[in-house]
Amino acid sequence: MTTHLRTKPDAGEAPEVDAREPVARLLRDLRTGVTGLTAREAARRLQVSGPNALPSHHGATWPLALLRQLIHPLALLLWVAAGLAWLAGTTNLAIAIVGVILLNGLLAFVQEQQAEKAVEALGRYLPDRASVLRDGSVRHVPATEIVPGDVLVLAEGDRVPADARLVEGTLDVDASMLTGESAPVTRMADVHDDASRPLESPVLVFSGTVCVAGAAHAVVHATGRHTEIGRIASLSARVGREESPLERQVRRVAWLIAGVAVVVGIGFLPLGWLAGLSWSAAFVFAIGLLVANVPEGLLPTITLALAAGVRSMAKEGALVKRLSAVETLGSTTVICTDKTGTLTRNAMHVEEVRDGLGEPLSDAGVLAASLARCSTADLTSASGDPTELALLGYAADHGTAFDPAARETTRETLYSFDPRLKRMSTVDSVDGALFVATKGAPEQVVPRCASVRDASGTEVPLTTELRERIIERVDEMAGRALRVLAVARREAAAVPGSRDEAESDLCLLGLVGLVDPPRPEVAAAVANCHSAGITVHVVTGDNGRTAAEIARRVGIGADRVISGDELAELPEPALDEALTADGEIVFSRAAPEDKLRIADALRDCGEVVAMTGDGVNDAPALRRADIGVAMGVGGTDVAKEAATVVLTDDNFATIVAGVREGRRVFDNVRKFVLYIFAHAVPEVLPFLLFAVSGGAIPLPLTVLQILAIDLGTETLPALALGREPAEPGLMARRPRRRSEGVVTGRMLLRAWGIMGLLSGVLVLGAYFAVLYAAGWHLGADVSAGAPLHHAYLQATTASFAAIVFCQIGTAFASRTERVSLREVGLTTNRLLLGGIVFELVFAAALIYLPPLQALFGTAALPAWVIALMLPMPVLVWGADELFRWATRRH
Ligand SMILES: Nc1ncnc2c1ncn2[C@@H]1O[C@H](COP(=O)(O)OP(=O)(O)OP(=O)(O)O)[C@@H](O)[C@H]1O
Repeated sequence: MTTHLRTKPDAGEAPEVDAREPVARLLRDLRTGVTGLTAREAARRLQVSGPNALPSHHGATWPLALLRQLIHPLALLLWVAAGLAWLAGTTNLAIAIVGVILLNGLLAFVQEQQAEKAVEALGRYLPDRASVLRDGSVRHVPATEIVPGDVLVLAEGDRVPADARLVEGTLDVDASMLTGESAPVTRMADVHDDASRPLESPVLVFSGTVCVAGAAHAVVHATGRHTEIGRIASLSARVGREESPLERQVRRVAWLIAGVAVVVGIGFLPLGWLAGLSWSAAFVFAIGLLVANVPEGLLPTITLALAAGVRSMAKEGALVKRLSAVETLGSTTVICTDKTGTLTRNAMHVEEVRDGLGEPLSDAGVLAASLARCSTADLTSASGDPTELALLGYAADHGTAFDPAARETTRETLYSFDPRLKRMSTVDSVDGALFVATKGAPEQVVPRCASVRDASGTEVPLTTELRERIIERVDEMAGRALRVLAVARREAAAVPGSRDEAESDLCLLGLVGLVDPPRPEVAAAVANCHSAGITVHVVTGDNGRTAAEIARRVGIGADRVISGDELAELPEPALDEALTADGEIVFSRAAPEDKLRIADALRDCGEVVAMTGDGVNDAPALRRADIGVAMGVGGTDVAKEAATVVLTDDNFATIVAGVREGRRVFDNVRKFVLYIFAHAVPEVLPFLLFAVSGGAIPLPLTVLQILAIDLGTETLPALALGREPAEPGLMARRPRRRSEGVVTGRMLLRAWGIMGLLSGVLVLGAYFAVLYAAGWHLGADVSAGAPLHHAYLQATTASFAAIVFCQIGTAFASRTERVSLREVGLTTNRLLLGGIVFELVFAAALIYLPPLQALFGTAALPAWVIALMLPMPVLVWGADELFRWATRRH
């Protein structure tokens, strides 16, 4: 179908209709009816109107993105260096520096594109779906397949997928993304429309806005780029990507290093001159030093590592909407989780039913009928709330099953399930009489009952003694991890005027206990959290005992249970104290606002909070938490929109997998920063030696050779370190502190103090070995034409090759932060092995191919020199391995 559309690019004209004309006329103009289109007609219209998607701007901006990589501040610094080199008459160097800039820019560009693609690809994992009437019944179709004339079925929590006119029902809509107005507005089908602008029309809803309450049917009049948001989208440019804290930190580090490079470069000028170089030669070296030490490749490498993290998290089932969330997730210290569906399977069934007195139920008929009516789920298509599906299943097994359409024809009023009130009710006319059916949390329903139905079917007054008996029974059932609902009903003389009136004077029919077994993988995930120093609190709407029992079964402490009522009474300091004390808390009978309060308090206590949620009312808490985690399957669009992470399987274990992945990515960034830092010492040391010796020791490394290292040998292994598998013990460490930076003292000690210094010594060792073997002595002339000149070329080449060999050792050592290389395995990072092979081939080409020899001032090395260098990787790696071993023992 898509191919067909591509061949008809201009087929997307919307039918000319006035969406605000009377409904009957609008339906006629759109050639549809209140029951919507047939599937065949919808497919036909899709070909004409095109997919209901906004045009993407992709592709048009890439030259700009590329340009950005060539003119960012660090690149500008290099441009200045190239300009200076050119002014100084060293065109070769100037060209080489421009080469560095271009290659780095290109590499950074490719990496950024990869990163963007990774984030964009997430859209494909999470296709927007919408409910429409097709062939007269409700279908869930991809939002892109909606066409003008479709009738949308909108409910609380849905995102409106196209511009539409209400034909039935009432909605509260959050239109802030179109109007900027954050208070929800009411839209209803039968109302006079005298608004001056379409956006203010009380009968229209627009694509991209969100239903926060109510339910309605609406006929679509515009899709895709013909919608209001489509018009706005084509006007506004793409929003830029926000920089993550990690990237910001590394940018600062990069600038610091660049600053040091400039200072060292400038400092070398007088030193070089004092050592006997001409000003221009000293100048060239100064520029070389500068170029060598500007870490221009660092930032894009980090972006790519984060993007790779996004990808692998998506594979685990956690869709991360911002790159920066990858690292935040890794530093999570507290997870506040829902119970139903996240810790449990959300596959409920009725385990036990008691009558109103708490005794085994003898006749299920009346209770089953009330359950069947007091529901909005649909058993045949298995759509709706899992609790209700389980209850409907029970009702059907006991003789009452309704087709949803038939159920609604007898329904007078629906008071839908309210997570604050924890109950729902319906008023139905049954055989000429009116009945209120209520079901919900026993604490909510029982106080609204005046009588109770006993085993013989007689209604007896609900005495205090009976109430106590029922409470005891509920407690006992909850203690067995059952989710308990009370069911009640009453006959009414007239349709009640309010919810309060409807839900009073009820007769308690019975208690239903549902089982929702824990997910099998959760216990291991919780154990993982505990070893990783992460606290898990449960925030649930369910009963405290049920929740605590489920929590314990999966290994969550449940050291304290705080109910919604208790929480409301708890002053802030006491809440802070409870949250900072050791142990894990079950917040039971919690309202969505409680989540916000808990998230706030935890953040104020300095914790990094991941908070799960699925409902419309959870959105503020999801935004407030460091990481809002929405349920991809059971969650509303509003929750998914507010969250930073969407779980495709609603599973607690997936959050923990995300934390692990976040930690791994952060670790890997540290690994390549360490690797890149380590080579600075062997590059700078030769220059110092030259300067300090007053020129008596000829310069051991040329500027072009430094560039070859920066460009040719360093990049691929650094990239490969970004893909390193997780280090053993990753989830046995405490979470990283919020204030802890990427660069640590320990890292600098390893980079400069151990591996850098040792590499420097080895490199100079190789250099002098070649010089002395050729008969050099201090102060001997090695300039072009002198007998020792070839030996000098070989010696600088030896320095270059020694740096490459030492880098191999550094790369292997950088792979782990604490454990030994043996534990992670020598060959577990194939990319790194590939990178090293490339590094060696590149270095060999430079050393042995005559044209490159001429360009880089290298000379072929005899076999004994190579043999001398072979142990170097092992020495460098070994020194660091010893250091790690010593700190481990410590
Ligand atoms: N469809 C429903 N009709 C009536 N009462 C319900 C319904 N669903 C849940 N309840 C009652 O409301 C309580 C809270 O349910 P809610 O869905 O808010 O939280 P939950 O699913 O138990 O927990 P979590 O917040 O961990 O997902 C339940 O314990 C139950 O007593």
